[in-house]
Amino acid sequence: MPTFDPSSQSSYPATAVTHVAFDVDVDFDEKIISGTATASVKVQSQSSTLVLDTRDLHIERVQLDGADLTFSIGETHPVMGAPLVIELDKQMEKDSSFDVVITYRTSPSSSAVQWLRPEQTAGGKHPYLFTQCQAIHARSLFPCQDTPGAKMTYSAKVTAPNPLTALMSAIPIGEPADAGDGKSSFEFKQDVPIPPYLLALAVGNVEAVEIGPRSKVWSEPEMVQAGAFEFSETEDFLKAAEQVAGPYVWGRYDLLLLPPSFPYGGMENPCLTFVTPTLLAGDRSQAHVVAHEIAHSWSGNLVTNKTWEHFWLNEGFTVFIERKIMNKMYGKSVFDFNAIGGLMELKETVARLGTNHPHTVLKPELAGGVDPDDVFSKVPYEKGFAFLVYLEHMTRGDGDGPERADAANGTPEFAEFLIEHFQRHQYATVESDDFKAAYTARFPEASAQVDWDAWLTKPGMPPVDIGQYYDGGSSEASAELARKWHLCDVLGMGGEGTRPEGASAGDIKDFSSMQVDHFLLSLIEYRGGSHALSVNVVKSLDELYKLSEFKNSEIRCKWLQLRLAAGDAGAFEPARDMLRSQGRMKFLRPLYRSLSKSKAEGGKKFAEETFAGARNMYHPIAEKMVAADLGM
Ligand SMILES: CC/C=C\C/C=C\C[C@@H](O)/C=C/C=C/C=C\[C@@H](O)CCCC(=O)O
Ligand SMILES: [Zn+2]
Repeated sequence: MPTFDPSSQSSYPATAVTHVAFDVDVDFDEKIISGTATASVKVQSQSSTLVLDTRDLHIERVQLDGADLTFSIGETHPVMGAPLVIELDKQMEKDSSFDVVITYRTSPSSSAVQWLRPEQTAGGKHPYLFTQCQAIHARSLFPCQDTPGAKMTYSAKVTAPNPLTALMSAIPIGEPADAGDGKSSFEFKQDVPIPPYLLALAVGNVEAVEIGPRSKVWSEPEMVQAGAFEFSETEDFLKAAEQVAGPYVWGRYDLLLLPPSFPYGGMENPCLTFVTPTLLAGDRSQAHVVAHEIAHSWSGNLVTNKTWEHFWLNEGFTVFIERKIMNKMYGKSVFDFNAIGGLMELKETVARLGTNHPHTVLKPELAGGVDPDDVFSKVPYEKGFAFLVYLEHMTRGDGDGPERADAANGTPEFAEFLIEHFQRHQYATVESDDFKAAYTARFPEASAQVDWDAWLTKPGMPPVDIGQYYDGGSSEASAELARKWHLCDVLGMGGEGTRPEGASAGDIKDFSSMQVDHFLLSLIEYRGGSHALSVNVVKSLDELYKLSEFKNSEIRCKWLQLRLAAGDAGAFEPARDMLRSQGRMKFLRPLYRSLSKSKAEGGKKFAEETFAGARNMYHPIAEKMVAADLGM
């Protein structure tokens, strides 16, 4: 049966779940979450069934007004899971509403939940759990209409073993209460309607430090002060974001600094952003990730992509707002530096996938049960960002000439249009045609010059050379140094100690960690042209710049990729160290790929052995994606 969303089998929008009240218990021994979810349903067209998405859930009973309802679990789809079909006891009329109480429990294999043993946490004494529901994993946490359009408010009572604390993507209500049997209960409410993928839960031995009038950092005691330092700019980011996008509607903006297995840099769970400890660079150089997650408070959380095919409206807008925040905080040079780096990452992604790969299309097709996790890449982020930069530039009214480009500060007209976009679609969803129609109505001359079809539906790099709109000044030093090393390498000035004329440790003495990162990204870009650095050049780079001593995760990952591509077998063990010490896919996947394809003998076997030993440390999503990359 055709559904509203190719990634959901639910009965939305005919019957729409508008609120869920949870009363659940967390059992670390059994690795299950069990209890009731009371779903308030609005009938939007006459119906006699309510269909919810599930995956690996055990449904015990479904009640309406205290009476049991008949229900069945449909055939399990390998990606979408199994539909829970609830037979309502009568034909429900349009505009009527009802509540159903669903008694259920999750499975230890729930793809949304990672259960951590004490040894996988910083403190090493208590278990920990956290959830990751984006894109379609909420259905393994609770029966739901797991599509971004099915926005719902929620309340929750969560019972967990002492001395652990439960946190959710919501506002905590009151203080923890004794629940007996060595457990406490925690209550929450989320009064802003959210898509199911933004429901989040974490339970662990955590404490909090205030970092602003509406923000605190939660973490295990061992990391909480480091988190407070690293994310101390949060309130400034929030204020800058409100200037760019409009009022912040969520009340709190707290951060939860998770154990290292968290599979992403950050996840924009409302009221409580989840972040990885790989952001703890000690110099706030990764704080743009927090700016990104804050930006999601508007793009993605207030206004949500209607289906995952329009994910660029979440992520492209979020990167755009993130970089506008950085411009307000640090100026045009930082905007342009980050934009240039993002364009290089897009080039690297397109080169890796292939310029005609369907996953390089900004608005890909997910029909037929394609798993959104399989389509995830930098494309919706950086091609989406580039598109918005271009669309803003075109509002200058002088065609697309770069001579008057100022992507960082843009135009007042587009800035106003951006705020209007969030007001127009707030608490609801948006799809690409909606956005195109609004832009065309507001900027008809500009829109007439935009090749919308090429941008939205064609694979490969953007149809416009967007790099010409950025000022490369701030990245010139690191780009020029990379060019020198690349030319030295490709011009065959090989032999022991290969290095450019006059190269010295002083070359990067004054570089920020972002510039060192950009230097390595530039060398990778050269490598992307099917040229790996020679192992002699790699050894010279390390001798002069001590690159293997950097602790910054972005630098470590890129430097290991370059060493592995050069066939430096000495990189195997450091790569294994990084693969065993964190579970962020941004680092796992390229490192496992680089190991597996290394010129050095035995890379594939080393990668497979490392993964075999580390896979149970990773979140289920990360484990699945790396296993697919390695063909295991
Ligand atoms: C065009 C792609 C269509 C659908 C993809 C939708 C969701 C993909 C799913 O895998 C969830 C992704 C969640 C990402 C969360 C945070 C990222 O912004 C982090 C980016 C990488 C990093 O910094 O670790
Ligand atoms: Zn994002």
